[in-house]
This record gives sequence, structure tokens and C-alpha cells, in this order.
Amino acid sequence: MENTLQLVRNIIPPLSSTKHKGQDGRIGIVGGCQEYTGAPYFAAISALKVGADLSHVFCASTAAPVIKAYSPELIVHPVLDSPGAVHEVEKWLPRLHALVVGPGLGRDDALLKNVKGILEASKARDIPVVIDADGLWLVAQQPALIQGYRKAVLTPNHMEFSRLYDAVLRGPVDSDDRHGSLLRLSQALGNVTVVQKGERDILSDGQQVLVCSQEGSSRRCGGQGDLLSGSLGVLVHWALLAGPEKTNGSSPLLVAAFGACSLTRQCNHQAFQKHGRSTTTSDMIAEVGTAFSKLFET
Ligand SMILES: NC(=O)C1=CN([C@@H]2O[C@H](COP(=O)(O)OP(=O)(O)OC[C@H]3O[C@@H](n4cnc5c(N)ncnc54)[C@H](O)[C@@H]3O)[C@@H](O)[C@H]2O)[C@@H](O)CC1
Ligand SMILES: Nc1ncnc2c1ncn2[C@@H]1O[C@H](COP(=O)(O)OP(=O)(O)OP(=O)(O)O)[C@@H](O)[C@H]1O
Ligand SMILES: [Mg+2]
Repeated sequence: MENTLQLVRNIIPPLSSTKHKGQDGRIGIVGGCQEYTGAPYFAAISALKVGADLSHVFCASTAAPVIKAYSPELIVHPVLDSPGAVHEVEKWLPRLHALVVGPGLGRDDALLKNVKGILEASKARDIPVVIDADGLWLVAQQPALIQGYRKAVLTPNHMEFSRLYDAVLRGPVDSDDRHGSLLRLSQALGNVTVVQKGERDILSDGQQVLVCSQEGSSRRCGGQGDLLSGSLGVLVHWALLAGPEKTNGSSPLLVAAFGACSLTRQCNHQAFQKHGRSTTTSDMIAEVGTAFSKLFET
């Protein structure tokens, strides 16, 4: 654990007075619909709290005013349900370092069709993508969308992992062999990085398997996965910028994922110390700064 945490420390860019706004990360979140406005907010604000300079949310039009009202820090584009959605997002892609696709996206067919186009446009530009929540629902329907794309990281929870595994490997997960199941899924997807969240998070790029058992808590409020995927958007950008020489031969994406898992669990731990059973994801987000310092700036 400690060795991998050191690799995470190696990819974190130094704060410097000579940098301009945007250099430490411009992250896009694709998600947010009529039902779910919290999830894209959690992901986008977490990206900022970890250290990105700008956080954009591309969401359905009904979700936009709600998300804007949560926070003046976010740039919110009400485009996902418009006929020109792909073009509208594509215009921004040259200015984005990473996309997080799925938090609060929902499963509406028209929206998912647009997101498919956005994913294809992102791949064409070689932009790293973190795929979470309903983005994983889309990938389970059409695994070819990310097949072999080495700049993708998937962050399934228990259910999302089973669904994906079943879709790709055409059989149920062997629950007695989590490592083997994870390796098989990553390999079948062409070595796409997969983070299986749970009591312990297990992560693989189809070659190496890492386990993150950073102490969290027994509190499982909704939104913790959104904190993870938003943080990971920034860390993926930083890791790719740093390159494999800073990660000692390990995959930069795997190191980034380990960082995001450790951070999320540490936030959960700290928030639980203060709030116990009443802990919510907002309480965890308030801990990002101190959790980050404790883990990565020691
Ligand atoms: N405030 C918000 O707006 C939130 C919105 N959310 C959104 O809600 C949508 C659906 O997400 P879900 O995560 O519910 O996805 P699913 O609809 O696939 O459901 C996952 C299910 O798996 C179950 N599960 C999780 N871990 C498990 C485990 N270890 N063992 C057994 N069952 C387990 C959960 O209880 C849940 O019922 C997504 O768009 C997501 O982003 C969530 O992110 C939560 C917060
Ligand atoms: N049993 C557990 N013990 C400790 N930590 C856990 C446990 N289950 C999940 N976590 C942690 O909680 C975080 C989110 O994982 P979870 O499985 O809740 O995601 P999710 O279902 O996608 O969340 P969300 O509600 O945001 O969609 C991860 O960092 C994971 O390590
Ligand atoms: Mg989730």
C-alpha cells in the first residue's frame, strides 16, 4: 500500500506561482438528468477540490439550473438532450484534459445515444475517460465502445461489475475469485483499467492487480462513488502527464485509480469520525483537502 501511495505522490504536480489557470486540469463531467442532479455535482466539485482548475458539467437541460444553484464553482452546459449534443460537447473537447462519463446520467435512450457519440469523439481525440454509473450501463450494452481504449478507466460498484462481466464474458462472476474475475474482464476489454469498488477496492489493467484497503468506515451513503470518479478524472490527467517514469513502470492509470480509491476511503473515514451514522457525501467532500494532505503531502 505504502509503495503505491508513494507512486501517487510522484504524479501530483507541484503548486507554482508561474502556472496559469487550467494547467492543473480542465475536467468534464458528462451526466445529470431530471432525476439525478447530485451525482454530477459530487463528481465535478470533487475534481475541483482535488486540485483541477476548471470543472465543466454537460447535462440534460432540466438538470442544469439545479446543478448551477448548488455551486457557483461549476461551469454547466445544458446540452445532453439537445439534437446537437455531440457537436456541443465536441466544441469543448480540445480544451478538456479528461472526461468522467456517467454520474447521474440515467438510462434514457436518446441521452445514451448522444453519450455514445461523445465517447467516440473523445476517443478520436485521445482524451482519457473515466466511466462510471450509467456510463457503465451503456458500456455493458455496447462493450465495443471502449474495447481496447487504453485511456479508459471503468469504476463499477458490485452490481455494475456483475452486469459488465456478464455482458462481456457471457457468464456470471466467480465470487470466490475476485482477482481472477477482474483480470479476465480487463483482459477481455483489451486491457482497459477496471476498478471494482467494495469492502476492499481491487484494480487491474489486465496485467497487474492492486488492492486498496485504506481504512474507510461502515457508512455507505449514496454519492461516494461519484466522489471517487470525479477525483479520478483529475488524477488520470496528472498521471498521464507525469508518465511511466514517475510511476516506476506501473500503469499511470492504475496509480491514478489507486490514488482516487485511497482518497475516497480516507474522506469517508474522516467524515465518519465527525458525523458517525449521519455522514453524507457532502461531509466527505468537506474532508477532501485534509485527506489529500494526509495521504499525499506527507
Ligand atoms: N444524489 C444523486 O444524484 C445520486 C445519484 N446516483 C446515480 O444513481 C444512478 C444509479 O446508480 P446505482 O449505483 O444505484 O446503480 P444500479 O442501479 O446499477 O444499482 C446498483 C445496486 O447495487 C447495489 N449494491 C451496491 N454495492 C453492493 C454490494 N456490495 N452488494 C450488493 N449490492 C450492492 C446497490 O444497493 C444498488 O441497488 C446513477 O446514475 C448514479 O450516478 C448515485 O451516484 C447516488 C447519488
Ligand atoms: N464495504 C465497504 N467498506 C469500505 N469501503 C467501501 C465499501 N463498499 C464501498 N466502499 C468504498 O466506497 C466508495 C464508493 O463505492 P460504492 O460501491 O459505494 O460506489 P457506488 O455504488 O458507485 O456509489 P454511488 O452511490 O456514488 O453511486 C469506494 O471508494 C469504495 O472503496
Ligand atoms: Mg455509482
